[in-house]
Formats: sequence, structure tokens, C-alpha cells
Amino acid sequence: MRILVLNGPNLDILGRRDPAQYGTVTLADLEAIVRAEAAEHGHEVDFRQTNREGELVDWLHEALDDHDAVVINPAAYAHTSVALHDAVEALSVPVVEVHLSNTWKREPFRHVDHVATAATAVIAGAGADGYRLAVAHVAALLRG
Ligand SMILES: O=C(O)[C@]1(O)C[C@H](CCCOc2ccccc2)[C@@H](O)[C@H](O)C1
Repeated sequence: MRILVLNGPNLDILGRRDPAQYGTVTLADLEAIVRAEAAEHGHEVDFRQTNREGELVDWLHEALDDHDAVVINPAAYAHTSVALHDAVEALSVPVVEVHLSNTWKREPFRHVDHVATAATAVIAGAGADGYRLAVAHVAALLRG
């Protein structure tokens, strides 16, 4: 099965700034974690990052036909984007949202999550392990 893993804005500079909030993990580290967990379950991974909201929407549309599940860290667009909500809602495959941090313990503006209201499941606050857990959960869902 093919799992699409999408990462939103500023995750490309993860590990280069703000270690207090997100630790020293890099996007490359997250990709390695995801690929290793997916391989444990015999699944392929398509791992992507963009700072552009519309590109995330376009990539979610690809999952209508080309992928069996989606893991997405929408980053700050989770808190603002109805477009991402609608794109996730349009999918019939499982969509698991991940946030490295526990957004519910942070600033009030991060307590709005338009993706969570359309996603199958949400994992927040587990750091890099949240990405591994998301892939493990997707694998369990795909097993039925
Ligand atoms: O906890 C998460 O995974 C977040 O999605 C990370 C986003 C931020 C992505 C990384 O942004 C950086 C900013 C400066 C330095 C390093 C990363 C944040 O806007 C969300 O509220 C929660």
C-alpha cells in the first residue's frame, strides 16, 4: 500500500531553530522514522514538504486516486485553513494528522485545528514518535 506523508510550512527548517519547542529532530530524521516504520508493515511512502497551502491541497487531491492513506502535519495551516479541511474531508482513505508538539498546551491561536475536524485521527505532543505512531495506526487501519 502507498502512504502519502505531507509536511507543511516551516518544517523544512526543523532542527535548525527553536530547539526548545521542537527539539533537534530534522525533517530528514522524520522521513527516516516514517520509512522504517512503513517498511515494517510492507508499505511504500511518498514523503513531501511544502510551505505552500495550495500545494498541500493539490497533493491531498492526489490521494483521491493514487494513495491508500495519508499522514499529514499541516503545521500552522492547521490553525487557519478551511481549504485543507475541505480537501481532507473529500478523501475516503484514512487521514492521520500529526503535530510534534501538544498544540493544546500552547498559545490559544493553536487551539483551533481545521484539519482535526476532518481527519480520521490526531496525534499531538509525541514528538518524532508521533510520526511513527501515525504510520503504525495507518497500517492497522489498512489491515482492517
Ligand atoms: O507541533 C507541530 O508539529 C506543529 O505543526 C509545528 C508548526 C511549526 C512548524 C515548524 O516551525 C518551525 C519554526 C521555527 C523553527 C523551526 C520550526 C506549528 O506552527 C504548529 O502549531 C504545530
